[in-house]
Amino acid sequence: KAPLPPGTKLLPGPPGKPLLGNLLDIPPQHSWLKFREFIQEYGPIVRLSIAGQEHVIIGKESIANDLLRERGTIYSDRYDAIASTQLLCDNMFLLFLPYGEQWRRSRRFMHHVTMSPVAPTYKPEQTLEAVRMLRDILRDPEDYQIVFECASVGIGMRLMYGQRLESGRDRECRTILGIVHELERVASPGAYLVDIFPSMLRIPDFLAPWKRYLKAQQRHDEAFFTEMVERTEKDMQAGKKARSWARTWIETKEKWGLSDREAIYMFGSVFDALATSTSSAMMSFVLAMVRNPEWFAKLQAEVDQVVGPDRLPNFDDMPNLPLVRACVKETLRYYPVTAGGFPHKLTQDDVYDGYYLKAGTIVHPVQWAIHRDPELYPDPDVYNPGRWLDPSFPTYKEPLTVYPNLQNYTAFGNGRRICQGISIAENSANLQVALLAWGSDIRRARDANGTEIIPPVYDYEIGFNVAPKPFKFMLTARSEAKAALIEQAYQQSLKEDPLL
Ligand code: HEM
Repeated sequence: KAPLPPGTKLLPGPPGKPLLGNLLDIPPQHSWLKFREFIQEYGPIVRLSIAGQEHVIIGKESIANDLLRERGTIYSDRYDAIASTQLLCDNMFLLFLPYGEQWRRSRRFMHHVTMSPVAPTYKPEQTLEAVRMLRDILRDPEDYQIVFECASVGIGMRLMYGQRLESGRDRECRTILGIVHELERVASPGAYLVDIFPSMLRIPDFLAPWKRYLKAQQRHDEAFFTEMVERTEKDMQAGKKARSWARTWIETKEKWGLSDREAIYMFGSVFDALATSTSSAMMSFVLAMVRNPEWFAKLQAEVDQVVGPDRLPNFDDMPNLPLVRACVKETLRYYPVTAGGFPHKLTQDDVYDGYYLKAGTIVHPVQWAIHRDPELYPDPDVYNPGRWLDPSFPTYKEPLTVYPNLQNYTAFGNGRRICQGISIAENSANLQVALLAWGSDIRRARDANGTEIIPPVYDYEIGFNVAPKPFKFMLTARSEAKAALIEQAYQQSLKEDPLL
């Protein structure tokens, strides 16, 4: 082993075994729970070595920002997990692209269509989908997962391709969700040995069914992403007027320097990024309300007071609904969607606080741990939206017409690769939460003996973009009058829908 540069030391971390390092210390599922334990034991920045690969896990927001944001020139690369980045995505997936030209070109286009001055112009589309969500969940609360997925995927199809999703059971919705879940499975640590032993890539295809499978899946995904852009093109040729990001790209291709394939994959990757993220956050919100009914009662009281009984809440109400925004933010703190954090790769040797970090180190801003740092979040294991609204907490910020909000929030990553959908996700989640509080009662279900069922605090799906496993609760309209207003708003939204 090369000696450390003079005056530097290695980060603390659990001792490893010969060759395997810490491989066996890390559970294949929900690794962030273990990472938090390491951080509690060794401090806010911890070194792990997994089969010769250096990893650093971070459990403090200020450290994540010092490295990933302030030293962004060297902390913005991604690592090459062979099964997912190379074989399943053919090195084309935006979220996994190396910090280089193709990433820069894609990011520039995405900035143009998602940056904060443009994001508010999507409110009409987000309102249509949010009203439909409320109407559908009241009709079929047991179908809540499909209903939230329909809202997320529905917004994605509108914004990206100018297409309307009829139902959460439609082919487009199930296909994109299938693609996301398969990507999560393939990218999970330990799913494919080739990620640990890269020389396996040299095994010829005819001897490696796993390689043939991943390549076939890649062709399937690319065909779907291509079909979606072709649909936009056909609509344009047929004289349809609907705006969309694909249309913007088609009309101004020469400005962006993206090849057709790069653009198709860019849209496909973003479709992937938005298909499950907001819906996972909404499922976590309902779980938090079922577990903490006192907060749902306070939320209803705020919305009732600001909006009154005679109309549905809308975006103009948001400055007056700080608790709605606080519940969204607290939900993403307590149940971060990307709980393990999206890893960045360091491209040059670096020294931080006297500690040596080697080029090639994979850096994990572990949201589960960062969001439970007791210095920034006292009583971190308590779900308390009040921490964003009460001046005695370190997270309080005025004015409450603006804060809390999700801009630059660690739930969306850090630095140059920070999520480009923050404003879009923020608007969707805020409005959906306000509508649920205004129009529905969410209560605990009861078992056969009449005892309330309290779902477990953390029984989540596997993957890196995680939602709670199905849980039981009751959801009903708050009154017949409100149910009628919601149906009316829905019928009106059908009349106003530019895609109908
Ligand atoms: C609650 C909803 C969402 C959450 C929690 C979330 C979270 C994240 C996280 C943690 C990252 C990685 C950041 C990093 O590497 O530091 C990311 C990247 C990204 N997200 Fe989101 N996201 C959400 C919604 C969306 C939406 C609606 C869009 C669509 C516009 C979107 C588009 C992207 C893109 C394009 C990237 C890639 C960044 C890159 O690699 O350069 N996300 N998101």
